[in-house]
Formats: sequence, C-alpha cells, structure tokens
Amino acid sequence: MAAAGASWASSKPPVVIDNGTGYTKMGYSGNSEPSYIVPTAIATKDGVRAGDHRAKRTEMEDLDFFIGDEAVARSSTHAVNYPIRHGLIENWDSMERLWQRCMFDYLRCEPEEHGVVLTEPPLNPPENREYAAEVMFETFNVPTLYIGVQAVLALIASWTAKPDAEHSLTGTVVDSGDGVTHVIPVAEGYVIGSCIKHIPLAGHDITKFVQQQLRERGEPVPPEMSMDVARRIKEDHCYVCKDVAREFARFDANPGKHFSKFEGRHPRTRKPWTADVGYESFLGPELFFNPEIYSSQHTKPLPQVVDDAIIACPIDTRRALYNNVVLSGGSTLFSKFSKRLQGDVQSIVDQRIEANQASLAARGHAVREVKLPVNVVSHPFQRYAVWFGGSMLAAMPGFERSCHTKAQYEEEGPRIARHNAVFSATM
Ligand SMILES: Nc1ncnc2c1ncn2[C@@H]1O[C@H](COP(=O)(O)OP(=O)(O)OP(=O)(O)O)[C@@H](O)[C@H]1O
Repeated sequence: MAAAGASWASSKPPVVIDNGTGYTKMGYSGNSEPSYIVPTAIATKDGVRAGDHRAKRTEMEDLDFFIGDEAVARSSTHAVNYPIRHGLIENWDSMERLWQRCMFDYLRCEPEEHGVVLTEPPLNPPENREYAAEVMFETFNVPTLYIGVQAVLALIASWTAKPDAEHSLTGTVVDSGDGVTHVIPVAEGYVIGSCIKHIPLAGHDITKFVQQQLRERGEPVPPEMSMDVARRIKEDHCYVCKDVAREFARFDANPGKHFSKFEGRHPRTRKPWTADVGYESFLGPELFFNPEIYSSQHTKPLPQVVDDAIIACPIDTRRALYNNVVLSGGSTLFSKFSKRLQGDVQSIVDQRIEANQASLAARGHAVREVKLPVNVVSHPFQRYAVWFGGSMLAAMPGFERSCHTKAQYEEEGPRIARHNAVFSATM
C-alpha cells in the first residue's frame, strides 16, 4: 500500500528489527551488520511469568526484567520466556517488553524519531501484523512502520552475491535458523504460499544431537555447560561432508588426525577439562541430508523438500526457482552446505529428466537434450540475511512510500497493516 502524500517523517535512519525464534537481530538501516544479535529471550522475576494477557501489563510494568544474553544468564533466579515459537510471536506482552529494551537500551533511539522495519515469517496471520502495528504506533509512537516478508528480504540480501547481475525477486529461499527450516518459493516478490514446505529440523536440533553424541561417548563436559558447549562445537567444528560412509571410513582410518579437542573450565571449580570432537563434526549437519539418524517422524532429506517445493510451483516459474536457491539463517553456515545442497538437488532433477526422456524414447518419441541447472547462492550476509535485506531495502530511495504511517494508522486503525506494501513500489 503506498502512502499517498506521505513524507519521510524523519531524516533519521529507520530501525530494523528481525525477531527470530532463537535470536533477535537489530540495527539501523543502511548498515551491513546488525548492531546487536541477542537471544529472543526475556527473564522476569522468579514466580512471575511475563504476562500472557495484556490486562496484566500495568501491574507488571515496573518489575525488573532482562532480555537477550542477560535473560538467559538469569535462568536460575528468573523465569525465562521465549516469546517466539516456530517463527511466530506467541507472547505479545513479552514481545513488547523485548522491543522496548531493543529500542531504548540497545539501540538507544527515540522510536518516535525513526521509522521501524519489522520482519514476518511465512504465513504470518494478518492479526499478528495488526497487533504489531498497534504496539508500534500506540506504545512506541513510531512515525512509520514496514513489515517485510522474511523470504523476500533474504532474496534482496542475496543480491550481494552477484552485484553485477540483474536483481531478481524470483528464487527459492532455504531459511534455516534455530527452530525451523523453511523452503519458500518466491516469484517476482510474491511468496507462493501454497508451495512453502517446512521441516521440523534446524539449529537447535543439531545442537541437541551434538550434545547427545558427546554424552554417549562420556566426554567430561560439565552437565550445566553441555548445551552451550554443544552449540559452540557445532558452530566452530561442524561441516557438511560429501558422502557420510566415506567420511566415517576416513575418520576410522586415522582417528588421531581427524578428532580434535575442545577445552573448557568448570564454571564453579574452574577445573580445566578437555573433550574430543569426532564424528559429530560431520554427523550434526548430516541431519539435513539424512534426517532419519535423528528423527523417526521426519525422514525426508532437505534436497528432496527443496525439489518438492519447486515442483509444486507453476511450471513457468520452475526454471528460475531452481536457478536461484538462496540460503538464509545461521544453520546454513556449515562449510560445504551450499555445495552439497546444490549437488543433491541437481541429482534429483537430473534423474527425473532422465526418467522422463527414457519413457519418451520407449514410446518412440524424439528426445532432445534438456538441462535444468540448479544454482545455490551463498553470500557473506547469510547469518543475518533477513536483517540485512531489511537494512538494504529501507535504505533504497523511495522506500518510505511503502511504509504505513502514523497518520494512516490514526485514520484507519490497525487494519492498515493487514496488507503488505507491494514490494515493487519501492524499486
Ligand atoms: N557458524 C555457524 N555454523 C552453524 N550454525 C550456526 C553458526 N552460527 C550460528 N549458527 C546457528 O544458527 C542458529 C540461529 O540462526 P538464526 O539467527 O538464523 O535463527 P533464528 O532467526 O533465531 O531462528 P528461526 O529462523 O528458526 O526463527 C542457531 O542454532 C545457531 O547455533
């Protein structure tokens, strides 16, 4: 929706906040990195949970609370709450408090002087957008608000991978963060909602898997540190291998060469300990490609899910969707992730083409060579691609015309946020 006659209410750069299930990225538009990445967590005084009802808000207002790493660190004295589940805001009171700290304490901005860009997951209910608008315009008094679709922002961020190429808003976004992995086809800036696929495996599951492997091997990691150590091992040591059977054989042939060490200190006694890091370094990310090693419920490999999503899309979009598979989110950062994904999706596509051609030939039809290239795009901003896409978008000339304004909100109410601005209006 273009804001007719809207003027850019402030010359100050818009604030961009991408709230993920695990981590919130926040900063100012035009920057290449968020100013802060903190856990999307809030800690309130023990026994007093962050209210589930807005009615409770006033009596909670003065209570002390913490967000981010400070909240996580207070898990023994406070009730820690994660207001976003599977990408969707579930606890609006907590979310409002989290935004309050983001703006006033982290970004140190006066929200009434900055436009705000928020992001939304695929299939976000319109009521959630209305609610976000209500909080932003009424509680924070922001002059303008834009709610960007995460997959579209991830596509914009991927332009940095090919600065000279034509900027495309058609592609398949593979977004894997902490809580969920989505495969989202986007055609000319519009998410093809009916073709989105998701798998219930993401970074948190890989961390749990690594933790389980360390535990089963009896590594001397203090139990209270085990989740954090598993996460650090995952982030620093894990990689995607080409062939899991061959990788096992390589390790077994020379364990001394392939096992590495992780050293730490006991949090209370300060006694040093050392753990071996072994098979989990390639088995962790293997969950994406062979999920049955972790879950008996979800067994479809990610490359197959990507292919299923694209095949479900209109035929005239498929070539472009295969040609621009874009990665987004922390759990796509494993070394060689893009290469394996590209190779595996390409194999699925090639096998299907071959089978089709064999069947045509068997029926006496002429067969011509068909090529359908799969291209997986990775880039340096993948970790916070959605945030970065929001930052780029909000710095584009004319962006303000796509924002909802305070004046519109006052005239029409929260329903102005039901529909997102047509993205191309800003380009
Ligand atoms: N270098 C890395 N290698 C592998 N995983 C990483 C790396 N850096 C961060 N991660 C993982 O990425 C995940 C966080 O990613 P991200 O911030 O994209 O998720 P989110 O936006 O909070 O979650 P969601 O997308 O599910 O809402 C965590 O599980 C984290 O451990």
